Amino acid sequence: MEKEFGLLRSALKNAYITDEQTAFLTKQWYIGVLARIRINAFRIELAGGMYDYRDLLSLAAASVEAEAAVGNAVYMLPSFYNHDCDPNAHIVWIENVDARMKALRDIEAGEELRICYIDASMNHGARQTLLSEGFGFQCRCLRCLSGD
Ligand SMILES: C[S@@+](CC[C@H](N)C(=O)[O-])C[C@H]1O[C@@H](n2cnc3c(N)ncnc32)[C@H](O)[C@@H]1O
Repeated sequence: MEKEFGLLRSALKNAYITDEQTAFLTKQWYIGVLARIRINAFRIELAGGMYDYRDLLSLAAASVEAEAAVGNAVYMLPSFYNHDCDPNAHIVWIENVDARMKALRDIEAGEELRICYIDASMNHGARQTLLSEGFGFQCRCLRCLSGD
């Protein structure tokens, strides 16, 4: 983090950006930006074209088969999706970095679209720990409240 912060500062200095213009660039600001990226970013995994994505099993198989994440990205609208351990929607990337949202079941008009930030197959305790430590909240979705 220290190294990246130093690189950012010197890159701006080398671009002749004045100290006055970079007064915002404190370590605290940088840490805040990293935290917001961490919480809002999606890990992009390109799924091959050989599956049809109508069911969850096909999605999972495609995800496992995808060689590796091609990167991380923050998307404006998807940043607003809240988490649920039993989500009604899922985000996929078929060919490129254009994200697509897939419904995982019928969704009522007015129902909030919720995605799962983590591996939903983990048990209750492991999910709570990961969400608390990685995303800073205690999950109170219906599944967690039921103790599952
Ligand atoms: C990607 S943002 C989602 C949008 C955010 N709720 C907002 O209003 O901008 C992730 C943050 O939303 C909150 N959040 C998401 N799902 C939640 C849930 N099931 N229970 C409580 N807080 C949640 C947490 O603060 C989490 O760090």
